[in-house]
Amino acid sequence: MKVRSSYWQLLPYLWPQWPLLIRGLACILGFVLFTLAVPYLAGQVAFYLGQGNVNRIAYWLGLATVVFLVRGLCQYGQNVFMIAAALNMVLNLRKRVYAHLHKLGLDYFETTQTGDLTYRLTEDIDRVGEIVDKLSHQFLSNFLQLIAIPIYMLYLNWPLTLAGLILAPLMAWLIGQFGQRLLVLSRQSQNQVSNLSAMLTEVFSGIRVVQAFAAQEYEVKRFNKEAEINRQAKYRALQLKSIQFPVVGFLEAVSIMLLFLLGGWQISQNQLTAQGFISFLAAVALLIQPIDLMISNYNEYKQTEASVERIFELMAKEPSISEKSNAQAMPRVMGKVEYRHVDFAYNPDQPVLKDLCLNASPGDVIALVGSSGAGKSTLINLLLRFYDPQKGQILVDDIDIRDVTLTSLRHQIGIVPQDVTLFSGTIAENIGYGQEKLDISAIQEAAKIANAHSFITQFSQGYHTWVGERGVNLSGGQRQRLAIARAVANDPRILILDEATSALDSESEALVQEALERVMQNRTVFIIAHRLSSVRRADCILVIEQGQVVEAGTHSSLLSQEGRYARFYAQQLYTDE
Ligand SMILES: Nc1ncnc2c1ncn2[C@@H]1O[C@H](COP(=O)(O)OP(=O)(O)OP(=O)(O)O)[C@@H](O)[C@H]1O
Repeated sequence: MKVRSSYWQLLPYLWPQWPLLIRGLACILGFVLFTLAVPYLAGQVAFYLGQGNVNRIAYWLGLATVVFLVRGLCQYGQNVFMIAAALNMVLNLRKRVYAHLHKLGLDYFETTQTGDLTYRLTEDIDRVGEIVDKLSHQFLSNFLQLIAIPIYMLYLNWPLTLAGLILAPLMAWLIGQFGQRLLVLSRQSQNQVSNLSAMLTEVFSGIRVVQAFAAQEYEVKRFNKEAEINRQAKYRALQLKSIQFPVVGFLEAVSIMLLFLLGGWQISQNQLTAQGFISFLAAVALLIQPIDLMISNYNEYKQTEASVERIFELMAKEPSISEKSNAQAMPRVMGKVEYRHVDFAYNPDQPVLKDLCLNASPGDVIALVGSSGAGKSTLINLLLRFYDPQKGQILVDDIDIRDVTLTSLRHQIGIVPQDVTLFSGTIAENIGYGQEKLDISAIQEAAKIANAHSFITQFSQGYHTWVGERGVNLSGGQRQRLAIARAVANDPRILILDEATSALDSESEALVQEALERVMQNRTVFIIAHRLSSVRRADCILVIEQGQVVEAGTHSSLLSQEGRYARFYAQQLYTDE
């Protein structure tokens, strides 16, 4: 969805900073007022210089020193207060965007590149912070100076002022045109950098595949190509800025030459004194810096507009799964699960589950078997409410899962996924993942059930051993046992086992199997089964084909039916031999 670009969207994040903004504003006003005193002081010094009156010169220079000191203090104040306000705003924005992303469903993350999200949350938000800081102190202060100084100049000598400002509308128009073009180039450049970041995240997280396929050179070439496109996009923006400054600088020079011409004529006509002209020129000199800063601020403002758009594009995404306003926390369940005539499709024209019915009593072990793509994982995705069915209902302990809060539902369900993800942190933190305060005894208990306690305690730092990136290397079996411990750390009544397809050595396999047998006791268990051993002991085997339960029963009853399951079983036995 395209979001209308607007800095106004930042206001709700900026206004809570009003105490800092007011202090900053007071300092800006002070800075501008004391800046205005400078041309007046220059005029006085010039006057007494003409008379050679050293005492008066010293008096006015003394006053000027005080003015510069106070002006410097105000400048310091405007910087620190506005920087603090901008950084607080960035922090709020970053927290809100991150929390918002966590409200979005799995469907969003499955279609979005991680690197792109990371870039928006870091670089784009930082850019917005920088421009808000600049706009709040530099822009406001410069803007006030650009209003106040010409007013003072008009008071000093209006014909000279008009002559000096005659080219100002042309300059403003040119700056506006450059700004629009910069916005377009920045959009391209920011999207380009985001693509680069997305590509890097993908490559580094898949580095095993890259190396296994000896594809380093291929990846380097792909990177070089993207980096070159990135350079071109950046170069076009910088080239545009390089044209802008000489053009505007030339117009500034023409304006100043016009002043000299008119000033010289006024002096020749005795309408202006040399002291008056020096005072006027001091005011003009004060204008140059704010004009230049305003131009570069405006350029950055337009460039950063692309980042603001990219951030609020994320905030505009609606979660596909939402809680009802009156959703209650699900009480601790017994573990009864029922699917009632469930229809589901990821894409409207490709039905995945069709009129699916299923009943599991507390403590049942249900094995889901079927060919690849039959819909086994989808069935589980619906129980966790990663997606909602288009038709039908799913009930846990006779409560429709759409009537309860997502957190309370997901806390009732433990998962042992096929691929184990360990986060950077200690073993204890990984087992107790998501717990704000770790319950060490519960974590140890879970690790014992999962056959993980003994290998964990062999590490010199035990449960405090660091795992994840830059942590200790764990074997496939050890990782699986940690995953099993994590799944049962909350003691859930419902457990989902997505059996790992990759083979473990027989000792590891036995330890994992033993752990699984233990954690399955007194829980309702759904096994996405790949191994015959787990299928055989299931209370009910559901054979899923094209989104429907085509056979259901125990191992022996299904074998005697001599249907699809019997064929599937025979095929597996044959493959295993
Ligand atoms: N996020 C998704 N978006 C669109 N289609 C999807 C998505 N996930 C799965 N599918 C499709 O839904 C169908 C069922 O997939 P599902 O993963 O549930 O099958 P499965 O039985 O678990 O397969 P496998 O045993 O290979 O894991 C497949 O056709 C698959 O391509």
